[in-house]
Amino acid sequence: MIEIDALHKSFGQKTVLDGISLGVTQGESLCVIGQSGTGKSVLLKCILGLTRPDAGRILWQGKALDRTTRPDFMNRFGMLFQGAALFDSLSVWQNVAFRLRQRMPDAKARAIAVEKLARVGLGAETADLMPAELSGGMAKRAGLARAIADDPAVIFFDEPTTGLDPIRARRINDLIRGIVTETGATAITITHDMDSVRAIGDRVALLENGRIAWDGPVAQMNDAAPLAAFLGQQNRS
Ligand SMILES: Nc1ncnc2c1ncn2[C@@H]1O[C@H](COP(=O)(O)OP(=O)(O)OP(=O)(O)O)[C@@H](O)[C@H]1O
Repeated sequence: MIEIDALHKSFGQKTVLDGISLGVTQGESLCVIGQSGTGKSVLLKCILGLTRPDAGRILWQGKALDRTTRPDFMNRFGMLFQGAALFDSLSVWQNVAFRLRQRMPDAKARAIAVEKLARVGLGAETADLMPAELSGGMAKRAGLARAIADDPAVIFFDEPTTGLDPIRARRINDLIRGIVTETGATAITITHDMDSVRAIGDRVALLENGRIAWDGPVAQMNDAAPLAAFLGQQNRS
């Protein structure tokens, strides 16, 4: 469904992505892990069209993303940003319904927003609150409701548990897994959190020195030597 083909990206003398090839099939949940500064965000930005790669292609349903094919892709993805990134000046429901309001009346968009808020465990009374009135966990849930508001085919999760305590992190991971399973959406998660990988992922890819050092099923990651080294470093840090 999404294929990353020989992606290269350098900033000046620094090579960040050095020939990344990676695919994710329809309905699959892929987690991309790696040390800080290994290029996970750069990879995500290349997929989203926010950073232009020096070489390589990204294919969506078999077609390379370019000026003609990208708009369709942009309408089909949802994203949970690190820190939720809600618009401060919009109410919770207006945040959730941000895209919907561009193509339907407010009453209908609000009804869908309230339904999505319920799916992430937030009651209708949260719809008219402002983001500043939400706790960190509630803001993350509202961000998740926004990510799924338009029934996306692909959902990106950027460090979904950052800033949450372990109990809230586990709840968000379980919620994400439930939503990904029930919607059949393809999921790409960027994370440091191995609990997220275990909860959310079907597959995991380790980014190291600009390349994919290991790519395989989550169920096999405990036996993978490159991952053992990464996990050892994580435990020491
Ligand atoms: N616009 C830019 N200009 C110059 N260097 C950049 C730019 N964007 C990213 N980099 C560099 O690319 C490297 C990878 O950055 P990136 O943010 O993708 O890392 P990351 O794996 O997402 O890290 P973290 O887990 O800490 O978020 C870093 O060395 C960073 O300084």
